[in-house]
Amino acid sequence: MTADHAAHAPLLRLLPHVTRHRGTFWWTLLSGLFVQLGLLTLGLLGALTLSLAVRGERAAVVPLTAGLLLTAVLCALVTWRESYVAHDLAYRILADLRDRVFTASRRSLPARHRPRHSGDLGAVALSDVETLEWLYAHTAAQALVSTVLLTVTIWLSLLLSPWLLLAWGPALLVIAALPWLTGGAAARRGAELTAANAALQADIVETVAGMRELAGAGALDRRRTELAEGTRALTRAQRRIAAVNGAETAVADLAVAAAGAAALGMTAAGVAGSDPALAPVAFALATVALGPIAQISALLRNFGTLLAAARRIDAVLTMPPATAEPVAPLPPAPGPLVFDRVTFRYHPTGPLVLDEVSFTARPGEIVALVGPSGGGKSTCVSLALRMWDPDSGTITLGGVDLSRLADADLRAAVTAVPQRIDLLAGTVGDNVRLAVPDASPERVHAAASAAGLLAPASGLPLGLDTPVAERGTGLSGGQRARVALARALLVDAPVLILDEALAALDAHAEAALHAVLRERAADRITLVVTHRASTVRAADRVLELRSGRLRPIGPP
Ligand SMILES: Nc1ncnc2c1ncn2[C@@H]1O[C@H](COP(=O)(O)OP(=O)(O)OP(=O)(O)O)[C@@H](O)[C@H]1O
Repeated sequence: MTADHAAHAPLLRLLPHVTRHRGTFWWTLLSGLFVQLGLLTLGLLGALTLSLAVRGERAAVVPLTAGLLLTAVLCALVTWRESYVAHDLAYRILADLRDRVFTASRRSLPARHRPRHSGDLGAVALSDVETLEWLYAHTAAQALVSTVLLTVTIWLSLLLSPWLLLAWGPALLVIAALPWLTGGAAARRGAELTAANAALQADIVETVAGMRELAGAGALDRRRTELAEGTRALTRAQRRIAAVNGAETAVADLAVAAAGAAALGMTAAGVAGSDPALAPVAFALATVALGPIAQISALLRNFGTLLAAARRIDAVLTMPPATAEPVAPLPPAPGPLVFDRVTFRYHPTGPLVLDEVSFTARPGEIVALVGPSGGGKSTCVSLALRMWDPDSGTITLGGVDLSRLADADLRAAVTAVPQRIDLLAGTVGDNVRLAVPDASPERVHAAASAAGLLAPASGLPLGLDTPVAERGTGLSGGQRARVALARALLVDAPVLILDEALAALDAHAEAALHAVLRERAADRITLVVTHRASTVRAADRVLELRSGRLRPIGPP
């Protein structure tokens, strides 16, 4: 593969998306062809009518004028249709692409050692995918149509006078050469523009998400200045692109005008060997013939931005998944959760986070995982949820390696209440039902009640109908913990993991939840990560993780 081919590979890889919408593509192609042929006919008919009027052949002018009007109406209709199908095609493909970007990010998130900014990912799914609208709605079909039209105009020119090619040939060369002359600069400017746009979007998303923290730290003004600088960087990049594009457009327009003038002059002076009265026809032919090439040239002008967007999309689509789905999944089996000499690092050259960690948690047991901050407790939870696979060692449930369980079976078998709870906008009920949307109202009520959500002490008089703003804003830390707990209890999985889930509750609520956990622990494995002595006392067994090494410290 040549370096050039490799550089353009992301764009080429995105082109086959058209093939899934072959029908719409052919319609786009056909209607584009009709539009261009209609415009050519319109130009030539107009010029011919003018020539005949100059000659005084009134009898032919009337039907030609009627034909001109009819062609104009048809042209308008076909142009409307072409615009509709071209955009229909483009937006269908963009919807597919967004879906693929979402699936790819879902498979590879959470990032283990290549954290990707969520705002940046948003820019890929929104702006970069949107940029490709140009590729799909205006490039592939238009390039084919332009080639057909160029052939037709060359043939017509030859019919009129072979000398005409001399009039517009040089202009054709200039317009065709423009994208190759400015291609390198356009690619650089396009990459600059895409990067500036993505950086600004990422910063805006982070600013909105961290507004409270920024305001609390008195850093809002500084942030505003940074955002203003990001906007200026984006404007600079846009200005540079506009300068290159503007210069190219001016040169292309000049070349078209020069070709038209040359054709007009040659025919009027009789140099082209044809009737001087046909000079307007020659003019129309020369300018219309260059139209398609000018369009392709304009398309190539956007090539830099297209390529930059395609590269960013390609990078997301080709991200390796964090964990691979098993080719031949095994059925889940009841039994203990076993960590066997599990070793893990977040980065291949980073510190060892888990060092040969081995333990067994049996059904019916409540096991407390304790230890100093950064000891590796949450990492154990992530591995039990199979967000990543261990570097060495195995994790099994009921004797089946977690990597052999289908994703849906694993989600049904292991559920966790995470340390950081983000709820989705909606109601408390929507959030509780998140993992089991078709759960019966009785089950939802029972889970919510067990998590203490319906008790007056929860401070939620509207219960499950309490509105929740995005990310759980509007609920206290304790209320969010109860919602997350109710959600986990509703799943009713054989393994329930609570990662500091009770830390936000008061002592009374915590004691009530210990009773619930004990009641539900009879046939399930309950693993509680905690710093609280009261939670440790409620466990059957305590394990301590310190600097990635596990030490059983027996019953509390
Ligand atoms: N995504 C990540 N990328 C790189 N390092 C990470 C990542 N997540 C955690 N770590 C590191 O791994 C180590 C263990 O972190 P972990 O969150 O498992 O500790 P913990 O015992 O749960 O701590 P805490 O009690 O404070 O929650 C820490 O040194 C932490 O900085």
